[in-house]
Amino acid sequence: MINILLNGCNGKMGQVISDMLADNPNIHITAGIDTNPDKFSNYYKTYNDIDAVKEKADLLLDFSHADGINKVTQYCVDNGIALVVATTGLSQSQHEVLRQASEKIALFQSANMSYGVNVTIELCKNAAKALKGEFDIEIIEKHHNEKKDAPSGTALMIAKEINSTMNNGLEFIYDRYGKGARKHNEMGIYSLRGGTIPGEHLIVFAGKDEIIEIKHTALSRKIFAEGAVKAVEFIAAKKPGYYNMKDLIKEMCS
Ligand SMILES: NC(=O)c1ccc[n+]([C@@H]2O[C@H](COP(=O)([O-])OP(=O)(O)OC[C@H]3O[C@@H](n4cnc5c(N)ncnc54)[C@H](O)[C@@H]3O)[C@@H](O)[C@H]2O)c1
Ligand SMILES: O=C(O)C1=N[C@H](C(=O)O)CCC1
Repeated sequence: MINILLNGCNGKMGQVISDMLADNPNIHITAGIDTNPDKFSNYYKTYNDIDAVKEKADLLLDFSHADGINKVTQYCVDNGIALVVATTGLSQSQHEVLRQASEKIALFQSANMSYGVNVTIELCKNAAKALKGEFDIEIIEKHHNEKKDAPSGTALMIAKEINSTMNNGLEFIYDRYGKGARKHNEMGIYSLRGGTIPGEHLIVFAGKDEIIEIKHTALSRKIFAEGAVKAVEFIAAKKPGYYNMKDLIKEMCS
């Protein structure tokens, strides 16, 4: 049995995870934490601050907000428990905090827990390699109107992975207003927010007289929750280190 704390338990993802784990025989939510603790009456005790948690756990799963990530990470290090970070919008220095923590605890981080998105990234990397810098690459992401961060963590992850196949020679552009004509070494990353869209990422490879498009559409949040549950199972017994979806997929396929 893996006992977990769920940070951000009263959010959209927190509630999908709670429903998914309600009858799970292998993973038990011992407590939840949310800055809005009374929004739902959960089947586990819910605290408004991690420092108030009394229950013991093996791991903390975080689907909350970047603001709280340093405190949560410190809690996991102090208590010697594993950490799964799904929250996006992290700064460079927060990523560094995670790196340092991973020397002491097992830490899994991914801006997108969906298997399909991670296959999409591989398709994009292969396309970028095959096109040898001759096509312009731009990303358009669409999400619901409550999303706090932009661009999405997934769009940034896709952009960085594509860039890694091109000697990191591309400069990311988030807003073209007033910037004049597109330069060859740019990659535009654009965000649309509206309605209840769970998530869409469109990667456009625009060449001379032809366009290739690779698109991933999330039709519900279940795909992220299923991936997060797999990440919890994957990392629970791991030794300290920094793990991501590539490690999980490698283990699944071996
Ligand atoms: N990695 C993935 O696959 C994936 C998938 C979906 C969402 N996300 C990310 O997960 C995060 C949550 O997404 P959501 O749609 O559930 O958002 P949401 O706004 O619906 O929920 C966030 C919850 O966290 C709570 N919260 C805010 N700050 C907190 C803090 N410091 N400590 C504890 N609780 C806090 C809020 O009260 C809210 O209930 C976002 O960063 C989102 O981008 C990642
Ligand atoms: O709904 C969200 O918020 C999502 N956030 C992640 C991101 O920023 O990439 C994953 C998709 C859904």
